[in-house]
Amino acid sequence: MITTTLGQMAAMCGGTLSQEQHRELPIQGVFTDSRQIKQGSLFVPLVGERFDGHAYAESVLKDGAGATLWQRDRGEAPAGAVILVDDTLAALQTLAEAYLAEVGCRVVGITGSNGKTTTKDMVYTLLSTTYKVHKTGGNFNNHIGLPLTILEMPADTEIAVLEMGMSGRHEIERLSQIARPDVAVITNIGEAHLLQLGSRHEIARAKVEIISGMKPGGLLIYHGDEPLIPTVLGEAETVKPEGLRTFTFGLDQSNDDYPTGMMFHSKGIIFTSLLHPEEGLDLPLLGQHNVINCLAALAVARHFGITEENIRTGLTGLHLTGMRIEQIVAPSGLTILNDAYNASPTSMKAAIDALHSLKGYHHKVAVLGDMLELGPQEKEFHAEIGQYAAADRVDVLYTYGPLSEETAEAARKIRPDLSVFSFTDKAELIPHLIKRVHAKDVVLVKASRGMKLEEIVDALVKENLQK
Ligand SMILES: CC(=O)N[C@H]1[C@@H](OP(=O)(O)OP(=O)(O)OC[C@H]2O[C@@H](n3ccc(=O)[nH]c3=O)[C@H](O)[C@@H]2O)O[C@H](CO)[C@@H](O)[C@@H]1O[C@H](C)C(=O)N[C@@H](C)C(=O)N[C@H](CCC(=O)N[C@@H](CCC[C@@H](N)C(=O)O)C(=O)O)C(=O)O
Ligand SMILES: Nc1ncnc2c1ncn2[C@@H]1O[C@H](COP(=O)(O)OP(=O)(O)OP(=O)(O)O)[C@@H](O)[C@H]1O
Ligand SMILES: C[C@@H](N)C(=O)N[C@H](C)C(=O)O
Repeated sequence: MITTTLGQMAAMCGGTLSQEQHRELPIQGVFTDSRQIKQGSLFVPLVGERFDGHAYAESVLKDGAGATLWQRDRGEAPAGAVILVDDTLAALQTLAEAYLAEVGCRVVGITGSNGKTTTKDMVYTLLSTTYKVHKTGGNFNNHIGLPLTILEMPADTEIAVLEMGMSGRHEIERLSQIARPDVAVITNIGEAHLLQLGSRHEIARAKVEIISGMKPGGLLIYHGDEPLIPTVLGEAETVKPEGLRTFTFGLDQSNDDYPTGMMFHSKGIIFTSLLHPEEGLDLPLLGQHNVINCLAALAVARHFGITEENIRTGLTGLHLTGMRIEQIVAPSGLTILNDAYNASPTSMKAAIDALHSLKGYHHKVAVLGDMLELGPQEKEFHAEIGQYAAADRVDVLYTYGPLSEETAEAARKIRPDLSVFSFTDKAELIPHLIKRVHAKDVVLVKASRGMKLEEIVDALVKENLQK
């Protein structure tokens, strides 16, 4: 993590010391939450929706923080080690930019509607076989999370793998300018945050912003099955860095790399591809979508010269961030696919396909909750998922949430024989589900983050079921 003097930090973030006597004060690290004070670190008070961090600046100094930023329009700064700035968020981002330039590592930026975190974890695992790699923790992928990730980076980092998220235009543009990627990945264009962007074309424009800060001669690796990406790349307003190279991956054989064989097994998928035709690569993850994510990660790995042997070794040690089609076997023997982190139509269909690909279970049960932020077509999207699930892909369907009533209704319409149960109260859904499932069943649980379906996963794990 960043370790320097307060005077240096002031210069790096464009601020000025309130008192010269603190210039040589050693500072290690940065934090933004007084509820998680880091001793000897710089506190960055951010103005948020519920709180103004400036209210805590004086107390954190008393409680061991090394120093604090202070936004000039917030009244009189506290006494002590203070850097005065015009905008604390902008200063945080500028500080991160300066530290990244000082470390001088290479940067992989990853964006897309679905699969950023998954692909980031895959890229990290493969590159770590050979390099000292730093990656985004969890889902810290926005205008605050990305700078914090950079500032946490060890000074001897060789490659930084940074996830870039957005829910509006020009957010990824800013992140790309901070991170200056050498390599950028666009995993796919789905429907996430359609409410804010208005169309998939606008989502594609937002994702292609990742090239705006790329270094000259950089490599863009993108999902070639998605026509909107080359369309946006060809648009007049899309400014491309000098010497930009591109590489495509996907199912279609027009891509630079695509799967040439896939064998699904209970814990993952063994696959070959055009560029990896030797004996199959064993991906310890469920879902064809994860093979596609892996093709992107393999392209990054090859770019940095990771050997085939290290790729194989790396994949065996792959661990994903939780709640991404995470396979759990409960003490009762019940298998649960915990895909409860988030949901949009593309990822919902991918999860249903993953459930459908499994063999050897008594019943395939899907517990599907509302998909949020989809805009005016949200009901149609939920009905589409009901039709998709009911078309011979699941044996039992539970839905949770008001929008998911559309999912249930659409499923019943095309499959009157299918067992479909819809709820708007988890306290009613959970006992009904527990009574219904059998230890030899497999249950998929998926919805948007706001539905908190991990509560259903937790209940299923705890319960002793009928054998
Ligand atoms: C600003 C901030 O960091 N807020 C965090 C804070 O929220 P809280 O509601 O408590 O406070 P405020 O935001 O109002 O507070 C302002 C600051 O004051 C600090 N503070 C508050 C109280 C106190 O007693 N002492 C204090 O010092 C406070 O820390 C603030 O700095 O706490 C929450 C609980 O820990 C945090 O969740 C909240 O963090 C917000 C959500 C945040 O953005 N955190 C980033 C580090 C981050 O990357 N979080 C990711 C989620 C990113 C995400 O959603 N990405 C989207 C795409 C990007 C969308 C973009 N437009 C956006 O708006 O984010 C995606 O789809 O992936 C994560 O947590 O996973
Ligand atoms: N290529 C893909 N196509 C469709 N769905 C995918 C793909 N990759 C991952 N998913 C699914 O999307 C969901 C989110 O996965 P992940 O967290 O990796 O994506 P993300 O882009 O980081 O999400 P977020 O925008 O919240 O950061 C999970 O349900 C996962 O199974
Ligand atoms: C939580 C955020 N990363 C996200 O994915 N939001 C959408 C709406 C979801 O939770 O599905």
